[in-house]
Amino acid sequence: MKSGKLIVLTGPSGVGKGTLVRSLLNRHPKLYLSVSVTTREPREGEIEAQHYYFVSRSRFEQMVEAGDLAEWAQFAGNFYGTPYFGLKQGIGEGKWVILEIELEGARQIRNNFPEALRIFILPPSWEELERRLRSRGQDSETAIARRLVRAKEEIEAAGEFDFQVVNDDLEVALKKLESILNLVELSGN
Ligand SMILES: Nc1nc2c(ncn2[C@@H]2O[C@H](COP(=O)(O)OP(=O)(O)O)[C@@H](O)[C@H]2O)c(=O)[nH]1
Ligand SMILES: Nc1ncnc2c1ncn2[C@@H]1O[C@H](COP(=O)(O)OP(=O)(O)O)[C@@H](O)[C@H]1O
Repeated sequence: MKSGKLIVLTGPSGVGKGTLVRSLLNRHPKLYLSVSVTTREPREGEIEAQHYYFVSRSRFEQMVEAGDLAEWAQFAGNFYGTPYFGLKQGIGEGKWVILEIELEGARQIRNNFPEALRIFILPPSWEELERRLRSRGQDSETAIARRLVRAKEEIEAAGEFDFQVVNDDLEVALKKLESILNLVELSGN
């Protein structure tokens, strides 16, 4: 595990983590996204093995029992976890592996992989976070309400992370992430 870099990206639901990660992956072939397993239903347009491995509750429990997950947590009524096989594959390819995960999982990674670099993404304001969460138009009001309760707890824990990045202007946030990750040279900018 020491041969590659492990990068944890955490932040409230709707802050733009997925958007930032997609842009980073497009720009930097050195980066590899760990695909999580989840018991959540797929959203429209989500693709198996690309966005998540969508599994049943019993399959998820089997994976926990078998020790297949590097971390896992419950979030807004569903289970999410990082399979070891993704970490191994990314590191084996000599890549820097990104985990886009919530707070409890990030804490487990801190304990199990203290060398991991941990970054917290903040919204420019609470109102803007709520606006983004709704504008995605993919979640029920119940799911949005659950995400907002969690968002408050997560934002309060932002100080536990090595870096905090505000995702106001997307391009500015990307540049900040690239500089934290020392990717400026690789991007050719
Ligand atoms: N602990 C943990 N959290 C995860 C994992 N995969 C995704 N998450 C987090 O679970 C939360 C909910 O994800 P999702 O349902 O896709 O909603 P979204 O973040 O609002 O798009 C987000 O904070 C994700 O970062 C994982 O493998 N482990
Ligand atoms: N910097 C930004 N400015 C405005 N809207 C943004 C920004 N970053 C992301 N968004 C929008 O906010 C919504 C939530 O983004 P998403 O990447 O799905 O968040 P997360 O993965 O953190 O839940 C999406 O509609 C996305 O297009």
